[in-house]
Amino acid sequence: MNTRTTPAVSAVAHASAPALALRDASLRYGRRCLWSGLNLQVEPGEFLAVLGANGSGKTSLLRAILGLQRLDTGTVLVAGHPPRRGRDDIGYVPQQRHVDPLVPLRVRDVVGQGLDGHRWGIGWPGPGRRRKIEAVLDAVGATPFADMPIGLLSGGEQQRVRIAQALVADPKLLLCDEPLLSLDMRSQRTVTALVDRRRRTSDTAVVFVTHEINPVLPYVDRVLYLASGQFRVGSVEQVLNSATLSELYGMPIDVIHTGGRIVVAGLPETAPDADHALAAAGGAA
Ligand SMILES: Nc1ncnc2c1ncn2[C@@H]1O[C@H](COP(=O)(O)OP(=O)(O)OP(=O)(O)O)[C@@H](O)[C@H]1O
Repeated sequence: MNTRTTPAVSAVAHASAPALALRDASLRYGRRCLWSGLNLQVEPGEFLAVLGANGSGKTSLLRAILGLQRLDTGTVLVAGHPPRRGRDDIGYVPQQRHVDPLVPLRVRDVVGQGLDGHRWGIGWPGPGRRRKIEAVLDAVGATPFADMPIGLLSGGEQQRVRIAQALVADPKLLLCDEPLLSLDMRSQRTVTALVDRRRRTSDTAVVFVTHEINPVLPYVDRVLYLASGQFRVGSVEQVLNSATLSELYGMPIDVIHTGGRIVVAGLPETAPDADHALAAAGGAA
């Protein structure tokens, strides 16, 4: 029997592949273990919130998923493929940077970079390209300022443009690195609703790094919590409770669910000591 996988079979297999699969993944910087034994599968349309103190390895996890950071052990597959620069499977909203008001790029050019930013220069104009850009500008409500220089927009408007850039190539997986940082509550709601709409309409899986769970609470399917070189994955109730967080941090943490919000008291400001991380035998799901 011929056991080789034909291209057609392989395409079917990838069509039904999880949006993201991490197998036995670990990452160390020198002696410090950020996380190890990480097994995680994110399905199409799922919303995963990633939480943890400063320095716990959230951005490093996104960089590993993007293929920008080599894992020490394990594998990462995005829609059935190893991540690679130039693939359209992943949309990425990086942490906010200040954009100089003098930067001459128009909003529509910034969004267009999501289609061809990995190639040199701005792509050739064409009706297909233009249509995609117009559609995503409309979806995020950025059409009125599409011809303005990006640096003249407010923080919330810039964030919507970054999301448009990440979505324009129709990714299977959307990675967002603290997209709510320094946004007011109205902009937070706009940004989270945008992301939620896309995963509902297009089955885009979402990995959403945030320090604040409450703005995304209505949308979250599961939480990945990183701390002390360990992790927990599960529903909001399974992970965000006093017993689980106290165990993760090795100190008493109070988690109070009140009025549809979650209040966490006693968290350290930065990731706990690396020696604790080294001693940890890995996370538990
Ligand atoms: N290339 C690198 N080499 C060595 N250490 C690194 C490297 N990149 C990150 N680190 C360290 O790894 C730790 C995790 O960094 P990372 O940016 O992933 O954390 P984070 O959870 O995203 O933090 P924050 O919430 O502050 O954004 C930090 O202590 C950081 O200094």
